[in-house]
Amino acid sequence: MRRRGFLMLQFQFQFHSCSSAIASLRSSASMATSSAVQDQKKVLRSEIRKALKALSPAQRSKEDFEIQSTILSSSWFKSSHRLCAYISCPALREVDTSTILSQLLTKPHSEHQVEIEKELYVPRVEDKNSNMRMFKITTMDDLVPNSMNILEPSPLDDKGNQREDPLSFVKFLKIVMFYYYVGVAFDKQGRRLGRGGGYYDVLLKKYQDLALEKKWNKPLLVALAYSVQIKEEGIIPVTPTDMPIDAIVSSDGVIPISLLAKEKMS
Ligand SMILES: Nc1nc2c(c(=O)[nH]1)N(C=O)[C@@H](CNc1ccc(C(=O)N[C@@H](CCC(=O)O)C(=O)O)cc1)CN2
Ligand SMILES: Nc1ncnc2c1ncn2[C@@H]1O[C@H](COP(=O)(O)OP(=O)(O)OP(=O)(O)O)[C@@H](O)[C@H]1O
Repeated sequence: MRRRGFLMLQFQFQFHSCSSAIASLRSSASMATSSAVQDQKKVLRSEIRKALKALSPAQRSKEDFEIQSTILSSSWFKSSHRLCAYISCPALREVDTSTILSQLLTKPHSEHQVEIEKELYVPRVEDKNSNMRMFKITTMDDLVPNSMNILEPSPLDDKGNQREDPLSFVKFLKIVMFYYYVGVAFDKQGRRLGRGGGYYDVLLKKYQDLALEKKWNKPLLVALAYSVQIKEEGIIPVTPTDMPIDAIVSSDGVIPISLLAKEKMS
């Protein structure tokens, strides 16, 4: 998977080192290819949206329950101190994360306490240029609905202090973290189709560059998927900026994809 991304980037590099005439010819060919890929992505997004709408409520809750139970009972979840997760949006038919979130936000000393107290970071869209940040929250009251009716944290907490942002928080990055990752479709080779905003791809690229420079651990990128969102190989179109996932959790269990996931999750 990593090799695929690397080779594609390498190809782009060779491409830009050509003479300007050839480069400009190739550049228009590349734009045509990339717009064809964007069109293919749109077609697949709308196909999956239909399949998700067709899922019966009973099937959806069965898969929601199984996915969350798999995560909550796993050793890799129990031993991780810091996590990023999405706040599921029912209207978008996203795999429910409410049970995981309520466990993560349960205060210590209660009888439902998770084994290790964990820190939870959730996304907030900053602007229309694909910029998104993760902010630490400690209670669901930290969340407010945005213009798309997705719950997200306000940048300041109730005392007016800036919330913790993992990208500017060194301690956080030194510890392996799990990213519960939203997407429209996934495959068992690690390809992921997002909603088309580029938010996750941009954030994860920023993180990856920083982690490489500072020799920080790479987080495990774990996608939560209904069965209809897992496609066979060759269906999901990808571009060089698409960040591959490490693992999928579906109602059938965990599918570790990358070496890192095989080490940590098998
Ligand atoms: N729960 C959740 N939180 C999230 C995301 C997400 O996908 N789910 N995001 C992940 O990026 C960011 C918000 N970005 C979003 C981008 C598009 C849509 C959306 O409603 N898309 C419609 C299609 C709109 C169109 O094509 O015009 C859809 O998918 O049906 C929602 C969130 C940050 N927080
Ligand atoms: N690292 C990046 N730097 C700059 N632009 C990027 C980057 N990653 C993605 N983009 C741009 O964002 C736009 C949306 O990309 P794409 O359709 O792959 O989003 P997506 O993966 O579906 O969305 P998301 O990442 O939010 O789940 C494209 O124009 C793409 O070129």
